[in-house]
This record gives sequence, structure tokens and C-alpha cells, in this order.
Amino acid sequence: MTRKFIAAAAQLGPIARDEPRASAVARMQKLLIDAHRRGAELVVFPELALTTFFPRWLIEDEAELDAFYETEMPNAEVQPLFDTARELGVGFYLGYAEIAYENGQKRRFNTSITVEKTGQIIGKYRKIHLPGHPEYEDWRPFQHLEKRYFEHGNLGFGVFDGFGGKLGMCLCNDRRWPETFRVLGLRGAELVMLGYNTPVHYPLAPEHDHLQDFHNHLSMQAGAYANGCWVIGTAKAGREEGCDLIGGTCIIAPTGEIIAKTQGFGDELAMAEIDLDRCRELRENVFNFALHREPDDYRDICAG
Ligand SMILES: CSCC[C@@H](NC(N)=O)C(=O)O
Repeated sequence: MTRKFIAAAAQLGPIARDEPRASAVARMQKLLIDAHRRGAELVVFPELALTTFFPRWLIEDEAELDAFYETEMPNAEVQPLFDTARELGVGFYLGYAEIAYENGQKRRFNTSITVEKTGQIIGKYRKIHLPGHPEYEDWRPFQHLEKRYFEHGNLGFGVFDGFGGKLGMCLCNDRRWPETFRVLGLRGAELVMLGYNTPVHYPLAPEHDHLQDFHNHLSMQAGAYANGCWVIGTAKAGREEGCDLIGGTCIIAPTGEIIAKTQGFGDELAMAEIDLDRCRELRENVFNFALHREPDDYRDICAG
């Protein structure tokens, strides 16, 4: 049985602070329809794809903050995307801000889901590596308050069945940590999907601004290669509320090669055929974990 399908990385251009969800959803429906017309069975959208990247502002009013989160998925505003996808038989990955009520507590997570071609949610992930800072810092040109607005994800790096293979997810900053891909790889992930919002300007080390695209691809290509898995990385790109976000949305083969990439900073697709069996090219050779891994010598990695 072949395990091949066409996938699309559906980059979004900027989303304005006052842009209604209906507009973001309509943009995603358009990309999904276009991807389907070009043969895609799976579409990967960015992190926090329904709203602007709101952690760039200090928002002290709880109701104003809550307005950027989803309490149900799907909900009435996102349902049209689910409906279009199910009618066309296309699955998707979607990042969004989640409010969950667990053990009587209101909790906030930076979340992604994967939806099968049937419209069923088959995987859920809550971001583990939260970047930025918890308090307002007035020296910054813009804030990065993920550590204030989200809790550490409590679902681990799960791997689940879908699209004929084993799938994993992560979100943005997670991709910079080799442990993310290695844990997913150890659990058998053949395709890792991720969305990102990455400013060009990094206020703590502005001398690295010109390296943002390089570090983006370096992390994802290394993750793909060292674990013999496919990676689809999708940006929210362009100048969003005065903050420039990198593009570079791409599809990476298990060899670490980028085989499809967006060119600009707006709504745009990068598409490629994914052959899950190609993971064996690495996993049965240089990265045959059973034969060549030396976990006894890696113990420091797991020390707290
Ligand atoms: C402030 S750290 C750099 C920005 C970070 N962005 C997100 N969204 O995780 C990233 O790793 O791309």
C-alpha cells in the first residue's frame, strides 16, 4: 500500500488586531479550496491562525483578553472551515488560543489540532516551550507575553494515527528545541506539523535579526533529518500591526531538504507530495535508533 498524499502549507499574511474571525476563516477557506483544487489532502495553517499575534500587547482587561481565545472547537465562527474541509475531504492542522475549564479552573493554552478528512479532530497539542516574558517590559518595541497569557502545555508531545501514518505536532518556539523532534521521533512520528509567528526583530539579541530565516530553516531541517521525518512549517508572515514576521513557510523531506517553499509574505501555499515511506531512508540507516542510539550517554538531557 502506498502512503503518499499531497500536502499544503497554507501561509497567512498579517491579521489585523480588529480583523474579525470570520475574515481569517474566509481567508483560510480560500486557501483550503485552492489547495484541494491542486490535489491536497492535508493543509497546515499557522500558530494562532484565527487572530492577530496578541501577545505583543499587554492586555489587562480580562474580557478584552478572552476575546482572542476559543472556548470550544469548532465553534460557530470556525465551523465554516470545518464544513468546507469535510465537504472537500481535506484534513487540516490549525493553531489557536484555547481557554479550557479543567478541575474548576480557567486555563489558557497555545493550542493546535489536527482534523481528519472526515471532519473529526484526531490530535490536540498544547505548546510546551513558551517563549518571551510574563511581565510588561517598557524597553521593548513590542511585547512577547506568551509566558503571561499561556500555561505550559499539559498534553506532552503526543503522536497519533492519521493520513495513513503517525503524526505529531508542535508550535513555533518548540521547533528550536531538538528534544521536541527527538521525543516525537522516538514515538514514531513520520510527519511533524507546526505553525509559527516569528518576529524578524529579536530585542534580546538584535545582532541575530538577519539570521531569523536561517535559524527557522536550520531548526526544522535538522529536526527532520535527525529523526527521519517529514516536517511542514507554516508561518503567519508579513507586517502585522507594525511588527515584521518572517515567512519561509516550507515542506521538508526526511533527508532535511526543503522541497517546497513560499516566496512572499501574504496568503500563499507551498505544496508537495508526502511519501511517508521515505522516512525509512533515514530510520533504517544512519538514524536507526535501535541500532545506533546511545541513551546511556544522554542522561544529562533529562536532568532537571
Ligand atoms: C521571543 S522568542 C522568538 C519568537 C518565537 N515565537 C513564538 N510564537 O513562539 C519563536 O521561537 O519563533
